[in-house]
Amino acid sequence: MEGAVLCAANHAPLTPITFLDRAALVYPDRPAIVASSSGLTRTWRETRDRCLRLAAALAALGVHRHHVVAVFAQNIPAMCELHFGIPMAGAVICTLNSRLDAAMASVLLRHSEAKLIFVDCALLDVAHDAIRRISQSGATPPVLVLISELLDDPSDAKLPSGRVDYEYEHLVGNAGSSPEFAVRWPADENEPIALNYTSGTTSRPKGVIYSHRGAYLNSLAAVLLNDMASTPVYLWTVPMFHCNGWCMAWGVAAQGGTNVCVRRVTAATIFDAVARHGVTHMGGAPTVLSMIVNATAEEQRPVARRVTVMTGGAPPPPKVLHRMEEQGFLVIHSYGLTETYGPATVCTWRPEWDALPAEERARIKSRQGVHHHGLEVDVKDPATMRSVPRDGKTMGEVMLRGNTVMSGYYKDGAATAEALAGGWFRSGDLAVRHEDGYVKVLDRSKDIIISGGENISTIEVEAALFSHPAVEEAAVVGRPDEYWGETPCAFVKLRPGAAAAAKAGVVEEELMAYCRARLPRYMAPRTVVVVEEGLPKTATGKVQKFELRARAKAMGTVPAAPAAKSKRSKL
Ligand SMILES: Nc1ncnc2c1ncn2[C@@H]1O[C@H](COP(=O)(O)OP(=O)(O)OP(=O)(O)O)[C@@H](O)[C@H]1O
Repeated sequence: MEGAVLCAANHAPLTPITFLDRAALVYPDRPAIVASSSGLTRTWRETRDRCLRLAAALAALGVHRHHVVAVFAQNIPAMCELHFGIPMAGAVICTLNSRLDAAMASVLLRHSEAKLIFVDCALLDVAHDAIRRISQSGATPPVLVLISELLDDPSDAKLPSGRVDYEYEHLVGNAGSSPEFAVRWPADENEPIALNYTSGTTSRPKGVIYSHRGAYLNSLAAVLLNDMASTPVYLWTVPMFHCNGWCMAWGVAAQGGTNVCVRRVTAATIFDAVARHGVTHMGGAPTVLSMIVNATAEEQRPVARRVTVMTGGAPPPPKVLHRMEEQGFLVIHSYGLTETYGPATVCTWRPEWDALPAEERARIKSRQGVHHHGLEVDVKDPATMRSVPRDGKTMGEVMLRGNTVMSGYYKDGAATAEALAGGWFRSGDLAVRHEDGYVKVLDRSKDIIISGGENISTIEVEAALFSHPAVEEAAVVGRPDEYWGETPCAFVKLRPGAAAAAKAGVVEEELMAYCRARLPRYMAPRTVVVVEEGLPKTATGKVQKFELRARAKAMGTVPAAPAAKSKRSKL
C-alpha cells in the first residue's frame, strides 16, 4: 500500500532471545532459576549476565554462527541458561535425550557435527564413551565442557575420570568473558536456533531444524496455551531436551517466570516442589499424570493452590484426566510433534462443558482439539488430500501447516520433501474430526490394528483398560491371529494392591471380559499379558510399542476360535 515501508523502525527478526532482555529489565531481582534440591537460586539479572558471558566464551572458543552446540543434561539450571547463551553466540542448540546410550549419542553427535558439547556431570561416563566412539571412527569429537551441578544425592558425585576440556562455571565466570558481549542477533528470523532429534518411537531419531521465528511464535503460543499470567512458577517435569521443553525453555522468560529444576521426576519430587516453591504450572506426558494420581499417601503433600498441568506427547486416558481433576489439578491437553515445535493443537475448553458429568468432561478433554495460533490443522485422506467430513467416524491423517512447522530435517532433503509434500506436514497420526471441529487422534498409522478388515484404535482399547480399577499402565498392540490376521494384545501393569491379590490366569480373563462389556466385541483384547516391571518407554514417556509388538509376535499366532468365527464375518 502506498506509504508503507519496511525498515529497522518497524521490522526486526523475531527471536525468543529478546525475552531474556525484557525479563532482566522488568524483573531483575525475581528468581529466574531455582534448583529444587539444593535451593540454588539465580535472579533474572544474574541469568542475563551469565548468558552473555557464556555467549562470549563460546565466541572466544571459535563457535561461529550456525555452528551446532550440543547439550547432554537433565533438567538442571544450566539447561535454562544454555537455551539463551548458545543462540546469543549465533549458534544452534542441540539438546540430546538424557537417556541416550553412548552408541546412539555418538551417532547423533556425528550427524549434528556438534563443535562443542556441554555435559551434565551425571552423564559424563556416557558422554566419554560416545566421544571415544567418535574418535575411533576417525571423525573429530566435540570439545567437552563439564557442568558440575549438584546432584540430588551427593554420594552420586565423583571426580571426572576422562578428558574434560573446560568447566561450565569457569566459562561463565571467566574474567575474559564479558556481560558486555554484543549478541549475535539473527540477520534473518528464519535462521536456525535449534536442532532437535525426534523421540525415536517409530524409527531412528530425525534431526528437526527450528528457526528463531518459529521458536518465538511457538513460545508465545505455549504461554497462551498454558494460561500463564505474568511471573508463573514453572516446574520442569517436561524434559528440556524434548522440543526445548515444548518451547517453555524460552516461554517462561517471556512472562518473567521462575524455572524450578528437578533432576528426577517422581511423585515425591513433584509434590515436594509444588509445596516448597508455590508451583503454578507444569507439564508432562500422561506417564507423569499417572505418577501423580498413583502417588502413595507418603508421597503426597497438600497442594495449596491449583496447579495447571499441560499434558501431551502421548494420548492421555480419560480416566487419568478424571483422577487429576479429582486431585485438584487443572489439565490442559495439547498434541504435537517435534516437527511442530511441540504443542500444535489444544483441546480448548468451552465454558458450556463445565456443567457436564466428570467422566464426560474427561472424555471430551482426551480429544486433541483444535490448532493454536500460528498454524492450521486438518484431517485429510492422504491419497486425495481431501478433508474428511466432520462426522467423528471417517478416519484420515492429521496434517498441519503454518508458521510453526519445522524448517526441515537436517541433511535429509528427501525426508523433508516427503514430510511436507502437498503443502502440508504429514504427521503419520490417524484421526477423526468431530462435528464441533475438534480432532480426535485414534492411533499412529504404525500402531493401528487391522483385524478382519476392521481398524481398531489401540488408544480406545487402552482407555477401556485404564478405566479398570486394577490397571496402572496399559498398552495394546496387534498379535498375529490365524483367523483375523491380527487381534488386540494388551500388556498391563497392575496397581500394587491389585497385583498382590491377582491370581495368574484369572486377572487376564477378567480384563478381557471387562473390555468385551465396554467395547465392540472385535476390539476387546484376545490376549492379556500382565507385566510386573512396567511397560518399556522412551525417555519422553512414550510406550515403545515396537518392542511390545516383537513380544506379541514371539508369543506366536492366536489359533482360530470357532466362537469368534461365528460371531462376525471377515470383511
Ligand atoms: N496429545 C497427544 N495425543 C496422542 N498422541 C500424541 C499426543 N501428543 C503427541 N502424540 C504422539 O507423539 C508423536 C510425536 O512425538 P515426537 O515428535 O516426540 O517423536 P516420535 O514421533 O515419538 O518419534 P519418532 O518420530 O522418532 O518415531 C505424535 O505423532 C503422536 O503420535
